[in-house]
Amino acid sequence: MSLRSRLAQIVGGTTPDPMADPVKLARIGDDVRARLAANPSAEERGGRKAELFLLPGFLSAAQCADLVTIIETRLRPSTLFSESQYPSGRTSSTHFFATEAPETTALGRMIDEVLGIDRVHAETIQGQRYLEGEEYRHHCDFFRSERPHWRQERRRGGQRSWSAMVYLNTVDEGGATEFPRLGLTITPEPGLLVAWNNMDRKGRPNRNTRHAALPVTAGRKYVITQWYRQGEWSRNYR
Ligand SMILES: O=C(O)CCC(=O)C(=O)O
Ligand SMILES: [Fe+2]
Repeated sequence: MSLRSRLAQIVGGTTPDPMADPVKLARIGDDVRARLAANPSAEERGGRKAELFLLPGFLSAAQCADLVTIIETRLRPSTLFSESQYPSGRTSSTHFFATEAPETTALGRMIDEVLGIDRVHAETIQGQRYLEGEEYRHHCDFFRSERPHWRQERRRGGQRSWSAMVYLNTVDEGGATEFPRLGLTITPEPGLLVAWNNMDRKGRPNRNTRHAALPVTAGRKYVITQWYRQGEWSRNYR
């Protein structure tokens, strides 16, 4: 953010929450965008409205198969009871990867490396499984400060900056990730990484990143998801 808009913000009296700081978030956005733009395997697909990149073949078929096996070992419904006030529209099941397991640290390192973000900002890596009929309706990955969950999220790393997701299998039918405002529908393909900045160039939540996991209509879908925070991710928030 420019000095002028920073001053305008101060003069205008809107003090941003330091855990969703446009200055910091804009800097993270700039750094990651520059790194991905310089990566010859990364394809820019966000257009003018968002920063979104595809990296085909980020994981090998064997790596994807191993991750699917791990995801299958322990799953719980993705929707939590605490979401009853603001339903997420998510009907998949989630696996939380064991943070210290060698396969998790290796995977985490690979994703950090491609985005250029330090692991301290990374949430626990999750795996999602969608069975036939399951989906994640349109949503944004960033947090809204007016929602009750922000009080908790601001204490464990604050706003989300980039999202990274890797498809682990071919879905027989359905299960694409749709970004309606970007005119983009991504068909799952094993090993394909999608990364996008949830913030705009000014470090503000970018609603153009609204997206959905369309219902799987035949077969199953597996993905891993990695969200990064502005600050240090901590599960042991107070
Ligand atoms: O599974 C997908 O295609 C999208 C998942 C997603 O949007 C999320 O987990 O936040
Ligand atoms: Fe999402």
